[in-house]
Amino acid sequence: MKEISIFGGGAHAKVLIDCLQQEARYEVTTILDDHPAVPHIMNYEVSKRNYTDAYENQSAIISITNGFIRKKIASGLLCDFITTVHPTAIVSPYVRLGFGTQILAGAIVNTGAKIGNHCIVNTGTVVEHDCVISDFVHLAPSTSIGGGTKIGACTQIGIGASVIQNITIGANVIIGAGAVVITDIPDNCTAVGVPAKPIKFHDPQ
Ligand SMILES: CC(=O)SCCNC(=O)CCNC(=O)[C@H](O)C(C)(C)COP(=O)(O)OP(=O)(O)OC[C@H]1O[C@@H](n2cnc3c(N)ncnc32)[C@H](O)[C@@H]1OP(=O)(O)O
Repeated sequence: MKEISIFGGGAHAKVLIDCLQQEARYEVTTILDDHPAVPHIMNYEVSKRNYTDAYENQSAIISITNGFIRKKIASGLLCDFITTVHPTAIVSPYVRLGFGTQILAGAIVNTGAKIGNHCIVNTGTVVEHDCVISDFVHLAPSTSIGGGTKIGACTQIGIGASVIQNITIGANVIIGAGAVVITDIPDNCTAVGVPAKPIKFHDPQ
């Protein structure tokens, strides 16, 4: 089995370790963090290392759920960022998955969907046919994304939120937990509620 490093020693690393072990294509050898909060995760030591060190040609995946931090780490590195798909996920063969992307337990990605690089499709989430999900997006657990919807880079869809079909959600957006999105949502905002409406705007990053 090929060896792999996980960048980021937070709680999401546990989920990734489990996913990678169950997929059984890679052996996790190291967990690296620039500021380790805990010494061990499961049976693995968390090593203090800068993300800017040279990791050329190493297989790796980033376990940090904030898309902007994933972007910052990924942009400085020449790793072989791998894609992982949990064996209980259902991914149509007519789907394009980018590198560094994680399709976690019980997720479903339907035909014609395009998922960018370094995305997290979290536990039990459904991405319907023909969606276009940009780089560094996080779809939190149990979200439902209707067919043909487009989601911009570094956006996070909160746990249990639903988005109807053919919606466009911008980049750098946070959709609140449990929201129901029935209209387009512009870039750089937080939107919550049923139906979801922007409640605050953020500086572009
Ligand atoms: C494996 C895992 O665990 S993955 C983690 C999944 N986690 C999530 O999905 C978390 C999603 N986050 C949320 O829903 C957050 O509440 C956010 C990001 C939408 C808002 O957080 P903040 O920016 O800190 O806003 P804040 O908490 O100050 O709330 C602002 C207002 O919005 C309301 N609000 C916040 N979240 C929601 C929500 N999900 N639905 C409806 N209203 C909400 C608050 O009640 C508050 O209203 P008020 O001004 O009338 O008092």
